[in-house]
Amino acid sequence: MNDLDGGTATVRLVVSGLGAIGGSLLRLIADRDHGVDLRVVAAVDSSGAIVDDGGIDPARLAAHKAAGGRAVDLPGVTVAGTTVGDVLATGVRADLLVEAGPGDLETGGAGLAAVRVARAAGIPVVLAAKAPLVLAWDELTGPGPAVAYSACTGGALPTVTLLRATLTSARALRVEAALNGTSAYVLRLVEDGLDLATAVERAQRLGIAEPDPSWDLDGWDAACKLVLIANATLGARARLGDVDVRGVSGVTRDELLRARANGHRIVPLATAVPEADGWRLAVGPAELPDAHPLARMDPEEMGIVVHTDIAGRLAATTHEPDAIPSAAAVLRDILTLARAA
Ligand SMILES: NC(=O)C1=CN([C@@H]2O[C@H](COP(=O)(O)OP(=O)(O)OC[C@H]3O[C@@H](n4cnc5c(N)ncnc54)[C@H](O)[C@@H]3O)[C@@H](O)[C@H]2O)C=CC1
Ligand SMILES: N[C@@H](CC=O)C(=O)O
Repeated sequence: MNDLDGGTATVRLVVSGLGAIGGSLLRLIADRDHGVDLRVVAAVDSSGAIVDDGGIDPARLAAHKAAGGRAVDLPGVTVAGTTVGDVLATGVRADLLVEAGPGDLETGGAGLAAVRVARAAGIPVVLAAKAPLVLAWDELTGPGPAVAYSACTGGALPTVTLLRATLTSARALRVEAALNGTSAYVLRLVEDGLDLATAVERAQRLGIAEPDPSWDLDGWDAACKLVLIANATLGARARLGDVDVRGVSGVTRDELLRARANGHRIVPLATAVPEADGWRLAVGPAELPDAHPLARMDPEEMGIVVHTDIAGRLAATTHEPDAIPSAAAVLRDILTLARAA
């Protein structure tokens, strides 16, 4: 990293996963000057891997993907197998892997394999995919090339930054967060009278739903984020199995309206509460009074509230009507690693 090509630092990126996040990231790379030459030298989607040591035009690749194209059909690039391992085997010079493919919570799948092969080659990683980190927390936060994961802990919502800063002096008495944008959005559309399937389709169109939206609705996406936040900031060593997980699919419009009539709102809530021997972690729909910061949010917002012993109650929200803010979190990690190198 930080090759100096004619005075500008160059970061050679391998981007794995070219959907809502990968595509948005490519557009963000193309659209503005970051003070660093972010050069996409390889990209991987479900069709395979493509390589161009001189750099693949990110705007062209993003447009090709947005038009429904497969990476391997992009004219002028070399097709190099199907995995990040295949990419690196070509000898292409790479400084950083962005992993934005689908997750696999059983095995880690292609995402975890990609992260491992990159780190074994000395290459740092920026994750959008949560599964690799949830399954291999100790490994990926241990010795070796850096693994950055802002987008895995609530999109652009700076959950980890807020908690780390606050908990430098204070103790957390309770953390509450709406960490899954899709569930929050879907509940609000159902409250407005839409059926669940149509509401989910709308979330998919925005690009905020998981590749498999049952991950959102059944609570697994929020549970992954909660595990990562607890491990990163609360000194927990949690795994997914430690979280009491309930989804939102069973919440009916009647229940949503009844809560409204009582001056409440049903919110997909993630909580971390200290116990004698660690943290109790839970995810599920909860009824909050209208005055609560997480009940006041727009349908497209996510948020976090931390109640502390000496620093009062802190709250932050983020408005994420599409995948761009999460891609911006990925970009934030890329630039942070580039500037630190
Ligand atoms: N959409 C969002 O708002 C956010 C998504 N994420 C995470 O980012 C990841 C990607 O999400 P989206 O872009 O929404 O999904 P998506 O479904 O829009 O895109 C997934 C991409 O991965 C590619 N892919 C499939 N199998 C692959 C493989 N074996 N190797 C490499 N690429 C492969 C697909 O071709 C597609 O380009 C997921 O792990 C998700 O949890 C994280 C934060 C926010
Ligand atoms: N599917 C997630 C987006 C990625 O983290 C959500 O709806 O919040």
